[in-house]
Amino acid sequence: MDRPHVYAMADAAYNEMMRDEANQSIIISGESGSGKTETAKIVMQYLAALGGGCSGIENEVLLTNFILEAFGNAKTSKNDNSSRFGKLIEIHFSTMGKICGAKIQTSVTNAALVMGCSSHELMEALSTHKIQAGKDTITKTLTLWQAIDARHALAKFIYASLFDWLIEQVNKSLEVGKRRTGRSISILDIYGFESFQNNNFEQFCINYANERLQQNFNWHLFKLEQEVINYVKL
Ligand SMILES: Nc1ncnc2c1ncn2[C@@H]1O[C@H](COP(=O)(O)OP(=O)(O)OP(=O)(O)O)[C@@H](O)[C@H]1O
Repeated sequence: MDRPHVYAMADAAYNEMMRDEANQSIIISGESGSGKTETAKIVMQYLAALGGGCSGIENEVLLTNFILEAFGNAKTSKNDNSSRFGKLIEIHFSTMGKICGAKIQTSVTNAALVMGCSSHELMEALSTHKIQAGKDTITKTLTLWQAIDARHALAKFIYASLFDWLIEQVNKSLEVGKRRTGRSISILDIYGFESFQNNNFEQFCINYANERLQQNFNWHLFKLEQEVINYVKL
């Protein structure tokens, strides 16, 4: 495709899925603020228009964007509505090409269930560090900054657990597991590359994920080009 257009890309994926009865993937990449999430929404709207039926599931799929953005986005210096999570949205189609379900997978941690401890235990866990030396356990008090770090880590853990729970509820309402048809289009929209004045582990993870995605893209592109060259030589 010489001049790619978001509708044309979505249309090609839909037609190839129907023609070849094969699952398709659309990967949206670019730096933070370049418009990945907006593009993903346009793709979803286009597919909803193509595959809308009487079940109304296509509207439910579109409405999940509001919930996910409310809990998973935040303002940064690059983007007022920046995704702080990566998502893979699988949209499943019936043999007639109608949307019959969807599934969302996010890349926020899947860990974590119950805390189940007293406030004293929590305070101790946030302000001390335990080291096992043979049979003995040595308890070391953390510095103020180490304790603040531990508190932030705990807050992130609780929020990630809430987010995971939310995704689980959304997926239950879009339930598709029982109705896999072998015809699906997956849209990948991850947090974009970012570089602030002060960067931390979050930026390291985000940028690493983007580098890996780009590497994958390059690999496929060059492999495809190599195949064309080999074909022409023949
Ligand atoms: N097609 C579009 N039409 C109108 N506005 C757009 C469009 N694409 C992007 N924008 C504007 O740019 C902003 C950033 O876009 P978006 O959130 O999609 O970026 P992103 O690449 O997903 O960023 P991040 O990696 O930080 O999540 C949007 O909030 C919107 O204001």
